[in-house]
Amino acid sequence: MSENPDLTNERASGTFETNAMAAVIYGSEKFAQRRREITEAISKIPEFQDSHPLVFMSREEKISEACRKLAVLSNYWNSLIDTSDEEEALHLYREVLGLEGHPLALHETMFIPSLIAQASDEQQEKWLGRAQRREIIGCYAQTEMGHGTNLRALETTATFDISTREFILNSPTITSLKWWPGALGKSANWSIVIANLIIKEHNYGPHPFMVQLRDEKSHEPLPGITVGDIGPKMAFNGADNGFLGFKNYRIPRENMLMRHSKVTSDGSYIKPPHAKIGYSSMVKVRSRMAMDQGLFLASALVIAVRYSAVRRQGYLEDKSREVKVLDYQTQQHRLFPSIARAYAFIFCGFETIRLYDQLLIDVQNGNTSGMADLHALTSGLKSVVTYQTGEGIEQARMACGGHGYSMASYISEIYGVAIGGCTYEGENMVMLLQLARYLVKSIEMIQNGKSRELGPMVAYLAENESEIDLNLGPNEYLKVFEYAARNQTWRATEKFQKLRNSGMSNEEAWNQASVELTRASRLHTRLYIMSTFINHVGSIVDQKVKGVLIDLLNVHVTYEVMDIGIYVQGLLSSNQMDLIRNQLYVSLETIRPNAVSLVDSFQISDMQLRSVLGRRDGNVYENLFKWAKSSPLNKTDVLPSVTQYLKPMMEKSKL
Ligand SMILES: CCCCC/C=C\C/C=C\C/C=C\C/C=C\C/C=C\C=C\C(=O)SCCNC(=O)CCNC(=O)[C@H](O)C(C)(C)COP(=O)(O)OP(=O)(O)OC[C@H]1O[C@@H](n2cnc3c(N)ncnc32)[C@H](O)[C@@H]1OP(=O)(O)O
Ligand SMILES: Cc1cc2nc3c(=O)[nH]c(=O)nc-3n(C[C@H](O)[C@H](O)[C@H](O)COP(=O)(O)OP(=O)(O)OC[C@H]3O[C@@H](n4cnc5c(N)ncnc54)[C@H](O)[C@@H]3O)c2cc1C
Repeated sequence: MSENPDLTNERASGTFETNAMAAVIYGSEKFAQRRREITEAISKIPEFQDSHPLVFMSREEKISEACRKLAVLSNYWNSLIDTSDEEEALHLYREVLGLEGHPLALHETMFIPSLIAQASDEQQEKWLGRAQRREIIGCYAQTEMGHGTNLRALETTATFDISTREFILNSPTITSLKWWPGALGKSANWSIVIANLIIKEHNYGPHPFMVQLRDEKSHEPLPGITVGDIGPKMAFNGADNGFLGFKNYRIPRENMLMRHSKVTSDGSYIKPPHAKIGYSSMVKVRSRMAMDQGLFLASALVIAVRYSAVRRQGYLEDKSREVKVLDYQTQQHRLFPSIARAYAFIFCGFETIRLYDQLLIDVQNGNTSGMADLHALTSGLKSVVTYQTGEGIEQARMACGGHGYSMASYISEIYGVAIGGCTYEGENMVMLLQLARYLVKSIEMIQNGKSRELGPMVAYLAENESEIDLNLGPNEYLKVFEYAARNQTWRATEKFQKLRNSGMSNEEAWNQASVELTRASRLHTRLYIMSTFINHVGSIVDQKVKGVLIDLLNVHVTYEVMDIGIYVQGLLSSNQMDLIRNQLYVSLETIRPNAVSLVDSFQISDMQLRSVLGRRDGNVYENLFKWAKSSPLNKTDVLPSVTQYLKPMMEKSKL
């Protein structure tokens, strides 16, 4: 069937090449091209297609379908991608397995990265190759039923037995059961387990251990291990998140991951070069999250924008034909700022992935000085990005009206998976408070006359306000954001200090200032996102692409400043606020002809999108009908439940 002419016209009105834009989004022409090649190659392999729509499958079927595809994938892995390239691997996974989770997701995202960052050379020799060849399947078991955020309260113990040179793992209580780890429930046969290291009754705190859970031949749990699935979740139901308990389960001394902390055979403990170095797997995932969440948001927007270009409802001036809903200003206001955010998040994602890769090298060379900065940055970024992604996806769903609520749109699934990110890798509020610690310390440095020692990301906290001329473009908006973040950070810090100076304990003062502190963290992070977006656009060479991204940037900066209006009341007059508001409306109109091309440029395939509404060809209605007819409820005209219950009930009512 040919393309819906409304979408054809939209594409014709685009002022730039989507391939050129994809090269900007994905960091290079080479990678953008590789993505297309991988997608094309996959489309020719019929076994990678869903055997029937995932939304009609039970959890068991989803997990089985994911395993089937993983087995097929193992035959093609080397021919489809450069296996040493993580981004290619991720693209392949997204295309073939989608976003509902699968038994190798944690193997790739946390198990292997933990071995790379935490295992000694000898340990890597023993396990890393096996993991990379997928001879074993691993997961990352840290969270417990009673403890997730507060790692220092974890209860699982690994007690060193000097006589046998083994660690004995125990889960002393019900609350100490590991709870939530992805792929633990049914798939993984090995795990990195975070447990308190106990030597001669001294607790050295949480450390990572390499633990075999299941027999490699029979896949049966090993004696001393209780393991299973935690049940259905809001989304992510293609993944078997699990529980795990230990009863006097022994592992060799060599199974504690010993790149940084070490236990010698006589039970001596060697400290790591940085107290939080064992947290690196979490930092790794957090550094990926702006990118991954940006892609979740992008997926929902591809669906909503394409659908809005084919959905006609109501009239503007011309009463002879209903308009595309994308022509309504309210629809544009609902969707276009999120397009800008999705672009911005992806640009930030590339930056934090690069920073993590550099930090990994530095740490391996003994330099841990960058850890605090990256921890603070990624803590704030994961929190803001996951929250705004959730908001943006929900707006995209509402922008699709009734059909958005149908699973045919697939937006609810994207939403469910994306908002999991507000919780995993550190609950958002808690992570905002981690960043706040860093901001408060920065203010204290300024107060102590050490402004010169501030890192580049917080140097603005020491600056004075300057006059704002909003006609000058994005950099002026950046100054507005700096003003807001600086003011709020000072206010929150001063509140905390005042409470503490009044005699309150440090902890209570912190708690009483914490809402204000999280607000400071959000503003600081939004400033980072804006400045990364501006810098990125500034570096683009292709003038057509750059022009459109400047338009998108204008949507971003005006929307963001309007959104934080309450924090800039002391800086901007109501006339200036009106001016910004009008600039936003003008920017929405300017971006309108490029809206479909901007979402096309994400180059997310129909296979990956799984959305009837978001189809590239825009043939929504006929496919919606086809999709509904394929519902298992439509296999028969009269359901057994009607025959068994409703008919007798109706018959009885007749008497
Ligand atoms: C590549 C292939 C991929 C394949 C997949 C493909 C497709 C699949 C499709 C979609 C999938 C999408 C996503 C992935 C799927 C699902 C989710 C996956 C996994 C989820 C995993 C998890 O959730 S693992 C568990 C995570 N848990 C947490 O994050 C716990 C949060 N808590 C903490 O981090 C800590 O407890 C804490 C930081 C809050 C406090 O720690 P504590 O030790 O108590 O610290 P203190 O309070 O004593 O001290 C704080 C000081 O320490 C500094 N600090 C803390 N952390 C760090 C750090 N990491 N680095 C440096 N410094 C750190 C902190 O700054 C304080 O310093 P000051 O004292 O100086 O202020
Ligand atoms: C989809 C998904 C996948 C997951 N995968 C894994 C995995 O593979 N491996 C793994 O180990 N774990 C995994 N987890 C667990 C996850 O990491 C934890 O759920 C997460 O870290 C939050 O911890 P919690 O559940 O203890 O929340 P809690 O800390 O109990 O949070 C509850 C509330 O308390 C508040 N709160 C807690 N502490 C503070 C504080 N100090 N100050 C202010 N407020 C506070 C929070 O803000 C929140 O509002 C996964 C979770 C999900 C949802």
